[in-house]
Amino acid sequence: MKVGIGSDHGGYELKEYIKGFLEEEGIEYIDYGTNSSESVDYPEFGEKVALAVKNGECDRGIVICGTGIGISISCNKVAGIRCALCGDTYSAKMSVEHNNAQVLALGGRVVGKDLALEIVSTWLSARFQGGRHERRVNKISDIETKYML
Ligand SMILES: O=C[C@H](O)[C@H](O)[C@H](O)COP(=O)(O)O
Repeated sequence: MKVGIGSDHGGYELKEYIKGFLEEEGIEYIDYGTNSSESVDYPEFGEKVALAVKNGECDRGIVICGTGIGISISCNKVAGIRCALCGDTYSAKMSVEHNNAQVLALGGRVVGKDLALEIVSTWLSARFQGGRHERRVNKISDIETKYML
């Protein structure tokens, strides 16, 4: 599995920490920035990661900003992308099993490093269950199509 990872300055430190974890686990990743704690705008990095997942360059994405809110909203603007902001392992697991989320968002100023790694690890191990959930995820896609500009 190849993971695309990106953050703004508020998520930079946690991004670097998660990269260390991915390396230890032997999980391939592409870092889409940002590359320092200097102030930047999160939509740019959310879009980069979401596009990488959409075009198949990466299988999954992890995005981080201060709260995880702005960058998750940004990712969810890319048609076909389901980005879930998670602050606990149960939600992280369900976001894949039930919602088939291909992108995980974290709040670098919200979750501690240990919890963040548990969330990432749980999320990466989770698999979409299909069945009734597929019908519901398809209905999300229908909404997307319905309101396409
Ligand atoms: O949802 C947005 C994110 O939390 C940003 O990381 C945050 O708004 C950045 O704030 P500041 O420019 O004050 O560091």
